[in-house]
Amino acid sequence: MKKNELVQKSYEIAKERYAAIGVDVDATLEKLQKIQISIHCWQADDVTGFENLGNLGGGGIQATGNYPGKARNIDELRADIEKVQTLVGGKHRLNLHEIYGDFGGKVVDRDEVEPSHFTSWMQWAKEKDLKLDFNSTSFGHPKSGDLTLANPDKSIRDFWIEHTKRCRAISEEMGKFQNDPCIMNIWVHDGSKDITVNRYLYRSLLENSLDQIFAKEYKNMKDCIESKLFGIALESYTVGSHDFYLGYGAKKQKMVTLDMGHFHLTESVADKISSLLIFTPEIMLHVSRAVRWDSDHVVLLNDETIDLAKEIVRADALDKVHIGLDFFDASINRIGAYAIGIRSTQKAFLQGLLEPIAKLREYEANGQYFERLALLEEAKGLPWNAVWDYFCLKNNIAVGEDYIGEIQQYEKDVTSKR
Ligand SMILES: C[C@H](O)[C@H](O)[C@@H](O)C(=O)CO
Ligand SMILES: [Mn+2]
Repeated sequence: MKKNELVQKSYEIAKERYAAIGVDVDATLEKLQKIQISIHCWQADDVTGFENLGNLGGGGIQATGNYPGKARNIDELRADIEKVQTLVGGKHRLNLHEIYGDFGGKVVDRDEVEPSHFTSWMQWAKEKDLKLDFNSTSFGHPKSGDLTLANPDKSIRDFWIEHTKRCRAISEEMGKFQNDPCIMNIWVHDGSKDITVNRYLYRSLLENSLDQIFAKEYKNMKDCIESKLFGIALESYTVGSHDFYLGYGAKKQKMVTLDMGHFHLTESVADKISSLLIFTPEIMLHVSRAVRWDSDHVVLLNDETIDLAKEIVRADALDKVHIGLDFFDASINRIGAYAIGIRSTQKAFLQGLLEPIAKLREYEANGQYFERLALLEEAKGLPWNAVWDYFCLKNNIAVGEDYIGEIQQYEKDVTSKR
């Protein structure tokens, strides 16, 4: 039997198996098709960007590895993203950082950036049926240091306030152009390598800077603020901690970004979804994989990703949670990294959507906790993978491991020649 026929047949069997426990697989596939993933541009080039200021590195993050073939310019990055689009089903978004502007070879400092530096991105994204999201960039600049928006030096603080205000204006233009809100994330690395005796001061400065940044209301962009446990070389204190942004987000009704690498390793990010949804309007996610620490490894179909997806589906919050990715592995084929991470995220959401939730909730309401636990356990082994294969087939993309060959071919034809 040919692979396609096998996929079709397995799907029909899986559908019946799921129907028996009250799950409508066709409806599930329709929902999965609509889930947009905001693909982070920075996996393609190890967070280098196209500024002509000379990237200084630092700023709390670091890509490790030197696998050949990284994107060296805008054309190469766009070509790589176009390749990624052929390896995943559904329509997605592209998440740009400010340092990826089309600066035309000129030196444009971060307090000078304008929407015009992103015009070509907007046009290209429209052609490729992608929506754009955006990020201000605090790292890798002579004025980055250890403190940006929380710097006691007013001139440094004002520089970064101006940068972030400009990024919001760019996001507004993107949102207007694409007729869909552009989600703009603010993550600043501000912190301290060793013990500080000024925790309160820095946090009050950050609050004041954010208030200035958010003073202007926009209609076509949405703000989100991302916390972190610690950054590289800033291990003892992070100004923008989770408590800080949670408080700020709840008070000012801003979205909080949950990066799966930014918490203690045993802390459940999945558990945060329902609490945040009660106190903040929406949520931004950075789906990532922390190996022992915030290592930004490629997302896999592991318990953390599955639990997160299930919690979002259980809260009926697919329209309130924006799913972005955040990993940068420079040690393997970068297009392959994207394909694994996006496909694994989609698989996790598929598993969430296929959960026999009505039956599970019935058991719970009746106090039938053995039955609830048994069904949760049995559901893990249901033929979700047959449904996944069918999703790929329907989307005309590689089924199962077939995408490995496609990436090898792209490497042979394109990235190995860089
Ligand atoms: C490059 C991104 O802005 C960055 O990864 C940020 O989102 C982060 O998670 C920093 O650790
Ligand atoms: Mn992140």
